[in-house]
Amino acid sequence: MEEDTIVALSSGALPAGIAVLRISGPGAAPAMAALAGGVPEPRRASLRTFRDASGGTIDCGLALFFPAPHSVTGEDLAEWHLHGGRAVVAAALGALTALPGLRLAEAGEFTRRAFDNGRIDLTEAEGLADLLAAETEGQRRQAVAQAGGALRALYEGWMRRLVRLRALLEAEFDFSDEGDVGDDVAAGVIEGVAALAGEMAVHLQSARRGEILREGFRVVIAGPPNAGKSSLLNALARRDAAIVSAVPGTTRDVIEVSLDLGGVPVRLADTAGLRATSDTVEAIGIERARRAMAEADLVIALLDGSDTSPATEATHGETATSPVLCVLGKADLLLPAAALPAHDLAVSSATGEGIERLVAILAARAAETVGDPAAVLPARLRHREIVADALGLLTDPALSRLPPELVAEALRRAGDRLGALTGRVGVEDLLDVIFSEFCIGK
Ligand SMILES: Nc1nc2c(ncn2[C@@H]2O[C@H](COP(=O)(O)OP(=O)(O)OP(=O)(O)O)[C@@H](O)[C@H]2O)c(=O)[nH]1
Ligand SMILES: [K+]
Ligand SMILES: [Mg+2]
Repeated sequence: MEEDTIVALSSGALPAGIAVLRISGPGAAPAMAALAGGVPEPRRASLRTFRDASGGTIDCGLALFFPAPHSVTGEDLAEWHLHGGRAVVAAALGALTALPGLRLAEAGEFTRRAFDNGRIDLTEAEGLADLLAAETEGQRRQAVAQAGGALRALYEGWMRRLVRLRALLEAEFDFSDEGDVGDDVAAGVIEGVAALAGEMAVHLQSARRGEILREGFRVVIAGPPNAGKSSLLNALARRDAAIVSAVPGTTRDVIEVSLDLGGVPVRLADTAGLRATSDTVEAIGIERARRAMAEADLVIALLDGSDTSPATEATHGETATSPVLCVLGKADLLLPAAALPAHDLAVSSATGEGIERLVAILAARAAETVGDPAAVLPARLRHREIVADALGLLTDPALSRLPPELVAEALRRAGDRLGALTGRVGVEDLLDVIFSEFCIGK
């Protein structure tokens, strides 16, 4: 346990109806005794007058006390619920930090202590950080599952299986005189390793879903100049995010807006019109457009419904790699049906026709790609890299030909690698990075 007792405002910006101060560490109970007239009964709210060292009243409010180890930090933890005025909070923090051993907390320090004291593991801490940052319903559901230990349970289950497989091997070579392990045991272990590796591979395959939930489903609007791409972005974003003009080649940079479509974050990008050009800057823009299209989860290939000449239609077939939705724009000026190329739907940014339908299609595609937001997905790059490392050790083709001692050693190394996921092994250098994601008071 830490020596210092930390203090912080854990609730939001002031002024507010109520401000919640938290005090964690060995000095929490003495601070209550000194400033709140005594330590309340554990886990019961108690109405108190909070006073400074000279006996002056700071405020009246509720006090709670959670004795170690059954608190969120694993230490003695006190909460003060005060009136949420700036001067009230400043006076309370001043009186608390004037006590010996008490100081203001750093960002994420309460959560760091919960981790240090074994109340949560690293994936749960990451889930908490995601929960605080969650902006869409899908993000919230993913984060609350992870904060509740969904990833921890999965990864710890894998580690237990590795330990069991190793124990099987080790028992064999400990008890056999000649040192040659029974073939049945070795085969059983290799089978067990293959089954585990299969599950890890499936988990990794779902990585893109977790990434989409965190970072957004990427939709790119592409098409010939003047098709109405920027107008469509503005219509979908319901604001003037991109410049619209009658001049072909207006958009150069990739312009991105964030949308929340049915709880899934969507990053919608407008790009430069695709055409052959001798303009250097426009050519750079077109290069960026092509890159954005290649990285997209979905490309909206937009054609001008009032002018679908073969020259413009040629750009329609450009997106070989990403899924494509073919959309005709300027539906208010639509050519006769006979002259129209194949398309999924027609929209008009000018009249709003078809826009709602397009939003519904985008939301459905995003939701379909993400699947169940509460599913156990590798949320971060860190998870994916570690699982991939461990998987590499377990799928080494040489494994089945190695002597059992070396197989056991490979299993041990894979288990150690997985230990970094929950924070058991070799993550010291990472902790500062992860806990600095939190705000002060969390
Ligand atoms: N009638 C009508 N005009 C539209 C519609 N959408 C765009 N326009 C017009 O078409 C012209 C080009 O629109 P933009 O949104 O700038 O087209 P763009 O595809 O972004 O063009 P570049 O960035 O130059 O490639 C502008 O004059 C718009 O006002 C629409 O739905 N109906
Ligand atoms: K334009
Ligand atoms: Mg544009």
